[in-house]
Formats: sequence, structure tokens, C-alpha cells
Amino acid sequence: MPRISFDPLAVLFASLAAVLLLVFLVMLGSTQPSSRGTQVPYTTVQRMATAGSVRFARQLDYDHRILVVDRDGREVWASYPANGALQDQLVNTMRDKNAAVTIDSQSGKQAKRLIVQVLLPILILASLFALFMRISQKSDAGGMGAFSRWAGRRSKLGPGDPQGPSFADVAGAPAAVAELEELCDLLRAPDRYNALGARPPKGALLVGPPGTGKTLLARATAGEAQAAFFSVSGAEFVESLVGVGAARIRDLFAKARDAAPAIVFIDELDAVGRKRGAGVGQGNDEREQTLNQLLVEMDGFDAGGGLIVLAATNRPDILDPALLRPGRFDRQVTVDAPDAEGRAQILSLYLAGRPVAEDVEPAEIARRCSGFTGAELENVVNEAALLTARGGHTAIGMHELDEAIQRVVGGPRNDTHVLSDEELETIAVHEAAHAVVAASLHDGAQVHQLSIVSRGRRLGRATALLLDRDRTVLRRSDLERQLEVAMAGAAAERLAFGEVSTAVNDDLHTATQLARSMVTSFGMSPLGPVTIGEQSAEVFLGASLQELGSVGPGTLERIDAETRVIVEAAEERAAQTLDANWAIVRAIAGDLVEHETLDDAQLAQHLAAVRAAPRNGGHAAP
Ligand SMILES: Nc1ncnc2c1ncn2[C@@H]1O[C@H](COP(=O)(O)OP(=O)(O)OP(=O)(O)O)[C@@H](O)[C@H]1O
Ligand SMILES: [Zn+2]
Repeated sequence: MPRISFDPLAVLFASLAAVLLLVFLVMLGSTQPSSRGTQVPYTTVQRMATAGSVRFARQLDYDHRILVVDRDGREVWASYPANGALQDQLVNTMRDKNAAVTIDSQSGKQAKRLIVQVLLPILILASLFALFMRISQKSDAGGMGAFSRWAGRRSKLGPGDPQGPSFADVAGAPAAVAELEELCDLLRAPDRYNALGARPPKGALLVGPPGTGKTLLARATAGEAQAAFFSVSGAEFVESLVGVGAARIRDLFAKARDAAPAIVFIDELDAVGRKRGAGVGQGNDEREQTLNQLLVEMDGFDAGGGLIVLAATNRPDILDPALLRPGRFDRQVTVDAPDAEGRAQILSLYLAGRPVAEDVEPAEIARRCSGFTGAELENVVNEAALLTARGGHTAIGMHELDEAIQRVVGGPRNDTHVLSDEELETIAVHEAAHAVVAASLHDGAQVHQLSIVSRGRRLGRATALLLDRDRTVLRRSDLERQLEVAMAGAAAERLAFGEVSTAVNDDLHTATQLARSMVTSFGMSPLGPVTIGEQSAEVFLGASLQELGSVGPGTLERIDAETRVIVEAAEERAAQTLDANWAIVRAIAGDLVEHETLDDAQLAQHLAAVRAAPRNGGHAAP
């Protein structure tokens, strides 16, 4: 038997609407007695009053009428002249003869009228509307589909438009494109595969962080193969009525089969495809039913029949293993943030067709935005165009692009918050230290720009760019260098002021995460060459301790202790480097306080003299 789970908010709206409706009807009834009975001359009413044949009477001051019910139950009404004394006398006569008389006074009536005729209907309509929205958001059952389509809240579920993107609109992801091209081929010429008896893939899982173009790739695949595109997001199924999600999956696949060649795209697959039986509490049933239906559909269709399922996720590790079995999401296509070359290509793509100054060098800009995703790069170009327009220039220049990068990194420049001298000095020393330590470990060219202009709530995040996110295989010494750079700010504050400021928060966070991964994922601590928890190293970089799963409490403490040892050692190394280069730190900080921003050339001058610290041992970790 299907279990119906009700959303408390919907129930609330429904009861509210019902109560209001009831009140409305009651009030409607009480104000409309005039619709019954016949009109009689006023003198007739006067006569009835003196004769004592009136049982009830009601005087409506607001429209000068009196309603009368006589002893036989007959109802009549009359208009009365605007003569207060006469009317009072009539009422007195009636009361003398034991009639029950009520008087609806002018003002009270008007308020009541306003409520009944204006406010109540609005309230009722509003709550009904809200109720409808809740329902139609959750389900397409019944006749709600049309309503919700009209209300515009429904998922984009329908054949793709022929004007959709193609692979030419995707830059810097050659590996992903190559893999998807194969699927295109399958959609275009399924016979070739069928003839060879090859078992063609049914679908592919696009794995990568947000903004790397997974949705874009799926659309482009459809565009390239001239296939219809049906998309739905896993998040839409969370929290819907039991059975609705499964029905929608069935419906989606039926439509896609009819429209073949077609691509079904499921964004945020992890929302619906989590490991079964892993969730807590209610609502789980619904997700599992939806997931089961998805598995059924994927098993049910015949690969080579012009239908391919693509899905996107950034947490492949939490997916139900059943989804990844052969015959389902056979393939995983990794869609990572682009490397320097890829970034340059994406920037070129978005700069093309815009007026660009001659000195603009996409490769150079790309170098300055290590780790940016395609979406962020698009944003950089857009911000730069806005800044150019605002500055009254006609071509996007290097200066605007630089400023745009800073905006995307740390939110728009915040000119309203003026830093005190003390704040400025703290941040200047802190940022100078990051640059100096980075220069001592890598070559000085790594640091492009340094700034202490406050940007949104983040101060001086410019140095976050230092971490080379292009590399995926890092040696232990690479990680230790990253840690040393990260801890440089804190070390410098301690050296200069004897204490740290809140500016170290981001750095500590970065360092802790990295150090903890070294302990739990890379076997780089006395805990030994083991991984702790179930995460793969890559994913684990962002995971928290709670996600470690079933490790004993003693182990957690040891992880914490070892993490701290690693971070403290990194700060100690940073302090040594800073000690050896303290004059340079001071010089840079002084310049920063004065100019707020130092560019490439100015920085290079300072950093040229930086030298590595003599290591006086004692911190050799295992
Ligand atoms: N490789 C790329 N080439 C060109 N444009 C890109 C690329 N990557 C991202 N973009 C731009 O960024 C936008 C957002 O990317 P998209 O929505 O496809 O990312 P996503 O990986 O699906 O992110 P999410 O996981 O948040 O849905 C795209 O519409 C496109 O404009
Ligand atoms: Zn810092």
C-alpha cells in the first residue's frame, strides 16, 4: 500500500484556507438576509410594529433598511426615511411588544464589509495559491502539471532546442569532449555498433566540481548528435510525495524513448542516487523508490536504441554502487577544473567577439587564475567587460581583467569599509609573509600581485592563488611547502606583534584540511601508511571529521594530534624563513600600507633577494 506523506506546510495552508472559507461563508450568510423576503412600504412595518406582530427586526443603518420577521415567520423589508427620531420610535414600539431588535450601525458594518468583500477573498486566494504551488512543485500528478508549467516552477523537462550548444562552445576540456564524442557517434550511427555486436554504453557519469561545465557538456553532446535533450535534477526528487519521483522517472524515460535519438540528463545525481539504506529518518523511502525506478529504466532500455543517459555529480563516492554497475553508468568522465592551457582557451572563447585591448594576453591571465573553473572564468570576462564599460573605455584591457580576477576571488572591492592603520599593518605584514615564504620555496614569479584592499568580508585572499591547483600528484614535500606558505601569515603576525589576528582564519582552515588529509588519506604521519575512513584521497581533501565514519574515538584523537603536529611544524618552518628574510617582509609591508597594491614588477624587485632559510632541524617528521 502506498504511504502518503504529507508536507506539514501544505497541511497548514490547507487548513488555513478551509477556516477562511468557512468564516467567509458564515459572514456572507449573516449579511445577506435581504435576499429573502419581499419589500413592503415603510408604513406596513409601522403597522406591524404597533400590532405586535413583529418577532425579529434588524435595522441596517448603512443602507437605511429594516428587515422584519413576523410571528408567522414571514420575512419582509422596507426602506426607512432618513429621520432618526421616527426610526428610534419604531424600534421602541417593537421592543415594547417583545420583538427582538438588532441595529447594525454604520461604521461597524463598513469594517465588516471591507473584510468580507476585500480582505477575505484575497487571503483565501493567496492561501489557495500557496497550497497549489506546494503541490505542483512536488508532483505532476493530476491536473497540476499545466498549472505548475504556467507558474514556471517546473523542471526543464522536454526536448532540447535545436539551437543548443555544441562542442565548439566547450573549451579546455579535450579529454571529456573526446569521450562524449564517442557517445555522439553511437547516437548518430547505432547500426555500426550493432553490426559489430559491441555492447554500447548506456550512459556516462560526468564527475567534477561545480561550474566545470558538466551541464554544458551534456547539452553539447545532445546538440552535436542532433538528439533531443531531457534534463532533470536529482534535487527535485528529494522531499516529494512517495511514488511521485518514480512516476516522473518513468514518464521522463517514456518521453525520451519516443523522441529518440535522445539524451536524458540527470543533474545532481547524488541527491537521488545515494547509497540505499544509508540515510536517516523519513523521506528515504521516496528517494529509494525513485532510485529503484531509475535502475529499472536503465536496465530496461536497449542500448543502441538511440537513448543515452548522462548524469552529473561531484560526489561519486556516495553513489549507490548499483548505479555504477556495467549496463548502467558504465563510464565515468572526469570533468576537472581546467589547467593553465585550458583556462587560456576558455578565456579566449569568452573574449572572442568582445572588443579587447592589444596588450591582453589570455595565457598571461590564465596564469593568474589557477584553479578557476569555466564558470568562474566566464565570470571574470563578464566582470572585466562591466568594469570597462563603467570606466568609459571601449576595449577590455589587462587592468580590468586583473581587477575582475580579484573580484571573482574575493567578491567586489569593498570601498565602504575603511581599515584602521593597525588593521592595515596587520594585513600588510600577513600578506607580505605569504609572498616571501612562497618566493623562498618556489621561484619568485609565482606571486603576481599583492593587495590589502579589503574585498567583501575576505581580506587579502590574493595569495590563495599561490597554491598550484593545476597539479594533481603532489609529493609530501610539495604539501609541506603548501602548508608552510599557508602558515606564513600566522607566523609573521606572531613575529611582528606577538599574537595572531582573525586574519589567519582562512589559512588555518586550509592548513588543517591539508594536514588532516596527509594523516588520514596519504599515510604521511606516524599513524602509518593507512587510509582512515572510506573516502578516496581526492574527495577527502574537502571532507570533515564527521564524514570519517566508523573510526574509534581514540583514533580521532590521534588524528587531531598528528594534524596539529604537522601544522605546527609548518608554522615553525615559515617562521624560520621569515626570520631570515625579515627586512624584506617589512619592506613589502611598508609598500603595501602605502600603495595598497603591488604589481608584478614591484613585487619581483622585493622578492629577488629572498633566500631559503637555513634549516636547523628538529622538525623532521617521519
Ligand atoms: N569548459 C568550459 N567551456 C566553456 N564554458 C564553460 C566551461 N565550463 C563552464 N563554462 C561556463 O560555465 C557555465 C556553468 O557551467 P555548468 O552549469 O555547465 O557547470 P556544471 O559543472 O554543470 O556545474 P554544476 O555542478 O554547478 O551544475 C556554463 O554554462 C558555461 O557558460
Ligand atoms: Zn593568510
